[in-house]
Amino acid sequence: MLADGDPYRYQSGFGNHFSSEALEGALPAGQNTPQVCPYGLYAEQLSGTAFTVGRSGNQRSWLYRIRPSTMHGPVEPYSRGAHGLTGAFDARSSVATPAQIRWLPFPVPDEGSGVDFVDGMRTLGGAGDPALKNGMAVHIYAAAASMARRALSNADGDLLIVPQQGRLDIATEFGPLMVAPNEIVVIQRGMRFSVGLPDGPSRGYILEVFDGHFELPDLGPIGANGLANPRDFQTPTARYELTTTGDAWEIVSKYQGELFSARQDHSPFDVVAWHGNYAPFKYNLADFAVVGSVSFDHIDPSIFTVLTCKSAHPGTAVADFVIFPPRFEVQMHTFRPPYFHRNCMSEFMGLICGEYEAKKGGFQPGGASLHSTMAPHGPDAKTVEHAVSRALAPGRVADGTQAFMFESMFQLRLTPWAAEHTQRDRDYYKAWEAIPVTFDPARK
Ligand SMILES: O=C(O)Cc1cc(O)ccc1O
Ligand SMILES: [Fe+2]
Repeated sequence: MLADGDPYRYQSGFGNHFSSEALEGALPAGQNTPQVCPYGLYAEQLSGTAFTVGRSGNQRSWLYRIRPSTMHGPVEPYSRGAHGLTGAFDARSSVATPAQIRWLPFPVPDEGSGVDFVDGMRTLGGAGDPALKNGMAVHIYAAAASMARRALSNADGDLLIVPQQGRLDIATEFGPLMVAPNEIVVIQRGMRFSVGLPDGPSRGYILEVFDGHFELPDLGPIGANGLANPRDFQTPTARYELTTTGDAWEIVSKYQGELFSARQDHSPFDVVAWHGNYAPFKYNLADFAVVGSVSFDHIDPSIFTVLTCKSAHPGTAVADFVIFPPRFEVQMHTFRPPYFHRNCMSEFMGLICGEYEAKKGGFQPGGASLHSTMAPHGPDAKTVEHAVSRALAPGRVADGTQAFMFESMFQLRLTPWAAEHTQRDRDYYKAWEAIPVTFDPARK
C-alpha cells in the first residue's frame, strides 16, 4: 500500500537539517527516541559521520519506520553469483597504465535481457581500498530492467550517479527521486535504494568516494553566489510502503567491493518520517551558474566544480565533480580550447550529450576517457587547427553539450574488464599525431 500524495516532492537546499513526514505527527516532538514513537513506529539512526565529528561536519539522520532495518534473513553471498564490481585496487585486482585511455560508448543491454542496475554496474577503475576508507572508484552502469523488489545498500562509499541515457526512478528510504540525464544524484553510504528504469535501456557513470562526503566548493573571490547554488539541490520527502502480503524482497549489500544478499518479507521503503542532514539529493546541471574569463586566457576547469569531496590536504580533492556546460566564450587573443596539460591529479571524463570542446570525434556520449596522473592530454589535432585559425568573435561554446570530469588526487588503476574492453580505443594516441610543427625561429 502506498501513502497518498505526489511521489516526487522535494525539499530545497544543500546540507540542510531537513524533516519530512508522510503522516502528520509521525516525527516525535522534542526528542529523537521516545519510549514509543508516534503511530507505533521504530526509531533508527543512520550515521554518515562518526558520532564525534565536529558540528560543522557531522551528518546523521533519524528514520521512523514500520520495521527496523535489522529484520532480514541471513546474509549470504550474492544470489546471482558473479558481478562486475571491484573493491580494493591492488596488483591482483587491477592493472596500472600511464597511457591516455579512451573508450567508445559502452554497450547497453537489450530490453528483455533482465539486466538491472545492480547487475549492470561495472567497475572501470579506481584507487585505494574501502576497508581503509581511502580512495575512490569509477563505475559505469548499463541496464535495461528495473530492480524488482531488490534494494542496494553500499557500505563502501557515497555514490554520485550521472545518468547519460534514460531516467532513473529511484526509491530510497528517504523518499523517491526521479533523475533525468543532465541531472545527477548522490546516494550516500548505507542508504537502501532501488532503481527503476522508466525509459528502458539506460546507461550512466558513477563516482564512488571511500571517505568523506560531497560538499559545495568554496567560492573565494567569486563571492557568495554562483556555480552550483545551494537552493537548487533537491532532497526527497518521506513516502512509505506498508507490506501486508509477505512480499519477497532482496537486500543487496556492497561491502568491500563484494556483493551479499539477504531476504526479507517486506519493503525496505517503510520510513514514514525522517529528519536530519544525511539524505540523498539530486541536482540539475542546467542550474549551474557558469563563471569564466571575460577578458583573455583559458581559466582552469576547477571554475566548473559542482561538488567536491575534500581530502586532508587543503585544496586537493579525493574527487571533484566538474562539468563543461554550454556558455558564452569571449576571450580575445586566446587559444580557447582546453590547453595541453599534464596533471598531478587524475582526470576521468564522460560525455552526457553533444561534442566536447577539446575533441572533434572519437569522444562520444556514453564513452569515456582517462588521463591518469601526468598523462599528457589536450585538444586533438582538428581542434588545434580550428583554434589557431578561427576569428575570435564572442560566441557560444558547447550548446547542446554536457561533458564532465571526475578529477581525483589518486592514481587510478583499471579493472581488467575496462583495460581489455572491446570498446577501448587503441588508436587514441593518434588524436594528437597530426598536430603540425609550426615553430619558426625567424617568426615571432
Ligand atoms: O579536457 C580535459 O582534459 C579537461 C580540461 C579542461 C580544461 O578546460 C582545461 C584543462 C583540462 O585538463
Ligand atoms: Fe587536464
